[in-house]
Amino acid sequence: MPSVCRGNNHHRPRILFLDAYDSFSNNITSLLATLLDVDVFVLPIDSPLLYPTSENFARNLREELSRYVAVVCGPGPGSPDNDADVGLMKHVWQLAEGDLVPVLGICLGFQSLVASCGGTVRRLQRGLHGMVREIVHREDDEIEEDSIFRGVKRFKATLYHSLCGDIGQVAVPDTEWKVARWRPFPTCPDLLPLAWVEENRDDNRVERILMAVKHRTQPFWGLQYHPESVCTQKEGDKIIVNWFRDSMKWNEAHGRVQVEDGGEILARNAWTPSLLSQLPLELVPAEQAPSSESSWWQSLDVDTVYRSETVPLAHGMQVPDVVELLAPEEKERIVLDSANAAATATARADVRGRYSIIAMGLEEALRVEHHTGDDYATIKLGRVGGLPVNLSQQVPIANYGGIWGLVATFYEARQLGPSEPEETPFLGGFMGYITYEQGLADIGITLEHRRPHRRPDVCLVWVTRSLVIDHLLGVIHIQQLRLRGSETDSWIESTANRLLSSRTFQARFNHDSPTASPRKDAQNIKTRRPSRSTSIQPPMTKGYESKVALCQEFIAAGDSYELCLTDQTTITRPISEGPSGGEKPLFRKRRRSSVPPATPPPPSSWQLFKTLRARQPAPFASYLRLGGATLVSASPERFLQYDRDGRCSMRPMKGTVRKSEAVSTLAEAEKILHIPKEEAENLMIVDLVRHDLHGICGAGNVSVPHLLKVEEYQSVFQMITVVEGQLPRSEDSAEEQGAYGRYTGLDVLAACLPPGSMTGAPKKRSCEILLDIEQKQERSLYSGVVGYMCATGRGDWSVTIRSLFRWDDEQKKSGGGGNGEEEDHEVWHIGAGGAVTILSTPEGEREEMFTKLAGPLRVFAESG
Ligand SMILES: C=C(O[C@@H]1C=C(C(=O)O)C=C[C@H]1O)C(=O)O
Ligand SMILES: NC(=O)CC[C@H](N)C(=O)O
Repeated sequence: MPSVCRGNNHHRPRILFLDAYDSFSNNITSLLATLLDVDVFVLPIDSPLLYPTSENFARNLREELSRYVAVVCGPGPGSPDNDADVGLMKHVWQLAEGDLVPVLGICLGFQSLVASCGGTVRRLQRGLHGMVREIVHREDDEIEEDSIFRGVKRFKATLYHSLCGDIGQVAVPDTEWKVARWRPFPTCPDLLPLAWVEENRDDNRVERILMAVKHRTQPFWGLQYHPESVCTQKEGDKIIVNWFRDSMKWNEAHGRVQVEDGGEILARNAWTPSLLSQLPLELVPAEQAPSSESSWWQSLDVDTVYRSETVPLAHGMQVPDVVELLAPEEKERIVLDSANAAATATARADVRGRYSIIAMGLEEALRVEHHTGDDYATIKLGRVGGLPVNLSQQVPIANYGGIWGLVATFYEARQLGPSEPEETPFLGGFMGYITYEQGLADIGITLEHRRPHRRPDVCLVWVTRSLVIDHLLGVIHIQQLRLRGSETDSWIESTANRLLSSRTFQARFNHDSPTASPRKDAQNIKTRRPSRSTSIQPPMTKGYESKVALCQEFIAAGDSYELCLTDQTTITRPISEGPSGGEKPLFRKRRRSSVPPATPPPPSSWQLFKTLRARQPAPFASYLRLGGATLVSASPERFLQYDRDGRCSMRPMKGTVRKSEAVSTLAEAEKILHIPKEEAENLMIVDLVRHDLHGICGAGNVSVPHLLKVEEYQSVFQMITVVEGQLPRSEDSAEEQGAYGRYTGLDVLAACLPPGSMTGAPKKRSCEILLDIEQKQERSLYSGVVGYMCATGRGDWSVTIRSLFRWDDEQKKSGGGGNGEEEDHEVWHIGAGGAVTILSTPEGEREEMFTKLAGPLRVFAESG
């Protein structure tokens, strides 16, 4: 291990990381912290605390830098030719002789160094993103003793770049290349080249790509490849260790010490503090809040106990049967459905859902809603004891550090102790949805346009009555969180009785009737033509292809490495159910009206759901009617799962192939998906997800147990990777964070939205680009997440894809059912898309988008 900073034994060495808003930054800070045993601090390249045009900038920069042993300039979108893309980095290379500090530039940081030393930065013949290449460095006896590549064997590393450093390498004739490549080039005499990748191009020529340099007189080094990628071989770690040793030697030789005068450090700690630690202390927990702070909701559902009864699940009884039996006319519903749990569903899908969760009594449940852009959230309660109360309170979120601080506080006051049973993943707690637009706000993108609606972007209900179906054991847990010491009611018993005495149950439990399975249901689906007044507007083929090409231009310019482009199909059809649900009463009312409708109402959303789950049984299917939204989802993708001990697991999916005669087996799909283009697409998101997790879990606490695995689903094969992280335990964080520094799954949820598999990398710049290319159309529920967080700390969230949704407040007038009158129509949306990389073809992407669209779209024709 390198020695600690000279001159002061009390403090560990600090490294300053200049962050250019990359989606891999936290992987680098983790690598530095674990390899070098240093503390890493992060300053954004455009930090308002250190702004180049501000007074005393030079002095402030000098002072800030004096507090570190070294600086790392990170990767990022854009180009060093654009000052805004590199911000502070540029000033580090220009420091006066006496102020110099050792610096390592990585990717964009490396390119910035090359540009500052007389080299140019230009486009590669074709960008290399998520491509793993052998890094060729000097291995002969001539290697300088102080080269950071000393003692390093050949290794492979991941590349993420569209641009490259040009120091004049193109002009060197092939005959001289072998020797010339290790010497400074006349056009850029200050830089010593240390490593190269020679890339074979389509024209049979080799492109010489500069991979590492050292400044000949100043303590500056640079790497073009990504040392932190999960696919960069460990051998490469030696380079980072060598760099740090050389930096410390340089500091020593130049009498440079890390200043420890107690002055303020402008950069922040590399790891995000917990949501709870950022709250004013009087806000947590509820019972300690001064009475002036408390309002009606703060004491509700606090201090509850868990009660449950378990009954057998009738043979062949499906999730929709249970809902129809127990909650036939509820206005709102939340059903998280492991639709592929049946053994007859896709046999080899690795994520075979085990549990389905149904929220009960939503009308009486407390909820938190937030419309992105508002400075408050609304806490609501509709009914108590069967009577309407319609309580609603706007709570300013600034007091809580934002919406997630409020949600975390709400949660903290209602969590259940560790002694509660573990046999179900959910005893009660939050269930609901979060939109893509909330995710954008979470990464600092504010929607500039005025939003034409007031819909909730965060809609979380505190569910105290629920059913959990365990498909493996064939049982239903009927569960309730009750106030401690309150009189018991008979809800559990009456629910159990209704289940046990239902005719379906009696028949099916005795095996009298044939068993139903999603496959069988699927065979029974009748196709009927959607009514004439249903109109479908899919994306324009050519328009989509040109958007793919536009994405590729941004990628070629270095602004993104991968963009998950999407588009929406709208389906307008006569209203199928009332604004607050309840299709049956609506149907009756219509029949009684004086003008009989020419056609019966189209299939209800519930019917659409039943058709979709039968057609496409997915591990994360869901049906929600909540907060004015109706969502019907057949999502195969887990976003984030966490357990009570803070173990988090994410499952980014990238790489999709449609099942067909030509590709019907896993082996055939593997052949198609294990190619550089598809693997790179997945790898980029894997490194992004590692970054998101590292930000909360901290250095060294993220791993990748399964990389690039192909899985089979009903109509597609998907490539997935599993990324795991461990939240800091309370004991570890208590010292720094104070008594309420507890991390929960909410910390990870808030830090990882929107799902990286739906954005591309780097996340922030990619989302900004996509907002423009998708013409500011809100993705809304699509690309958001749906799931739960149990009061014991467990949670599971899926990415909302392969789904359809509509909002009650969106209606269109349209030609009616034949009597010439205008009729109100409801508007459904289906989002679909895929990741665009430099290797995509517009036709291929268009086809992938239509493949993903086809499943959800078909239900409009098939729900009889
Ligand atoms: C964009 C969608 O899916 C996303 C994109 C995928 C891909 O590019 O292969 C795979 C799964 C999802 O993360 C969609 O279903 O609409
Ligand atoms: N990963 C990076 O830092 C990329 C740098 C630059 N934007 C490029 O694409 O070449």
